[in-house]
Amino acid sequence: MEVHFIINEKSGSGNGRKVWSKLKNQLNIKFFEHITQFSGHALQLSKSISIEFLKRNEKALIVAVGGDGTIHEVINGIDPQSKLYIGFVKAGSGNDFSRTFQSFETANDIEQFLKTPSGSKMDCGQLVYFEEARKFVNNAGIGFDAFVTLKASHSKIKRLLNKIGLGKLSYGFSTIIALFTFKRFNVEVEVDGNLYNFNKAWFVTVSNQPYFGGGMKLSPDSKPNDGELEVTIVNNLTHLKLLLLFVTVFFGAHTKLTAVTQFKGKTFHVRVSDPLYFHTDGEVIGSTNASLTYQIIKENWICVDNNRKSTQIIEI
Ligand SMILES: Nc1ncnc2c1ncn2[C@@H]1O[C@H](COP(=O)(O)OP(=O)(O)OP(=O)(O)O)[C@@H](O)[C@H]1O
Repeated sequence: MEVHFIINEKSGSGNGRKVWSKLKNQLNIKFFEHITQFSGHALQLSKSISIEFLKRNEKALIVAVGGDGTIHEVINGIDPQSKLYIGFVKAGSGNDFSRTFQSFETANDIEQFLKTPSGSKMDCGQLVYFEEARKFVNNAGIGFDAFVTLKASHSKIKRLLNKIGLGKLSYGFSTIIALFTFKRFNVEVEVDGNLYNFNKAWFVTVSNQPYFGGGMKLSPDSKPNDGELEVTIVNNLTHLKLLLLFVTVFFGAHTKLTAVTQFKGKTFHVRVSDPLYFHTDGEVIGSTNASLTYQIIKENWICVDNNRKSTQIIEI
């Protein structure tokens, strides 16, 4: 089986380059190396590789080396009919994908996998907005979290911190700044046909797996192969309490707060009146007040089993 690595050397403030160089030196297999040259390149690469193998009617292994943004692009590029195996080597700053989905840690893991390839089909979320659709593997949402991500990626502090390998701290700075500039909003959330209204929301996030924002256990009950998504609405909290929520959320303790509402479902419609930033897997798409639809889809790609690791994923 052919093995194609798609590498984002810029992930994790340059950690991608280090991780790849170490892995590459240890690999004793034939492989193809594709280094991303620009944002969006991983999507183009996985698209062309998956179409090629669909034509050939052959399986292949694509390994994304990077962070959540890289795996997000790879999944969005893959032809929905493609039966490729998808693996991941974490090299980003947050790496939420690898906290739940299986991933490779060493060259040996990949070599062992190739001897007896196995894996599972996973749930994937899909956001539909205007006439567009975007898939997500971790989560997607609207409001404060997208606003912070956008502020962090545009901040001069991030560029400075990136240079010294501390890019992740920029989210802390941006969160504090965003707390004083972000306006809470009215939102209607429709969960499989049932309507709920919130009038001082901070954010609405739809999750396919528990982790969010680099290790925060926002949606503890989410499982990426149970055929359902979970929506979390954080509403009616003071600024100070929102900061405290970001502490409790690392342990999943926030779910007991009355300000946190969660629902399970297959289709959610989220409607806001004023334009707000929205994201999929932490990649900010833009700002909108159009209705957003989040739904569960199942595709043909197969998430690798790393036989060395005990699985945290439930079998159905
Ligand atoms: N050659 C490149 N130059 C600039 N940006 C790139 C390049 N290749 C990929 N990117 C972009 O880098 C961004 C960050 O990648 P990624 O999310 O994988 O790393 P990260 O942000 O460090 O990790 P995490 O999302 O897990 O915190 C993505 O939006 C991707 O589109």
